[in-house]
Amino acid sequence: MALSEIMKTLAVALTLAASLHPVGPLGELTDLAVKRVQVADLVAAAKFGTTQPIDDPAREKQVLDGVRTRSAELGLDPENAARFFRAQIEANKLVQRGLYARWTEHPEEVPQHRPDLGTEVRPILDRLTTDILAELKDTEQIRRPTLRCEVHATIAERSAVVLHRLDRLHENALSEAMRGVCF
Ligand SMILES: C=C(O[C@@H]1C=C(C(=O)O)C=C[C@H]1O)C(=O)O
Repeated sequence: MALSEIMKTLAVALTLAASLHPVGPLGELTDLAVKRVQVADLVAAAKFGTTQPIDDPAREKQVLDGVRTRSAELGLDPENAARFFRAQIEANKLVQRGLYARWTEHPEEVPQHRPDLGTEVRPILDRLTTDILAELKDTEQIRRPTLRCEVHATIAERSAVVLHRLDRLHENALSEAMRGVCF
């Protein structure tokens, strides 16, 4: 069996044992990345059928500037934190694009309710930013670019996919989001 297969099997077994959270020291951070790609469904629902584009560079700059400022206050490397959030943003847009394609092809799947981006959806993302920054701080030591970190990242990611029953779109987005976790 290939190493990746063994790790997937191990992740599934550990998830069943833990049952609640993705496994290991990167479990919480991975959980937050999952939440962020799931909120992308609300973002897409807020924008689809309106003139609001998927890409909003001004909002991205606002998110990343905030991350740099607050990570410096926390004693995190600002550029590293910004790089992690850049991946979160790309993952979010990947889900939005996937849902747009799905909903264009199957209009009956378009959500009935259109949440308000500014007052309902972005505040959720802002709260996640705070939680993710705190978790980046808590996991600073484990997130060095080592094999140990890569193994923990794989285990947490695979267990999150099982635990949250992610479809292929959100699984791919999570993988994008976790790309640079071991800095
Ligand atoms: C989530 C949004 O869509 C995109 C993704 C962003 C993000 O992940 O933070 C920010 C701006 C947009 O480019 C949004 O418009 O708020």
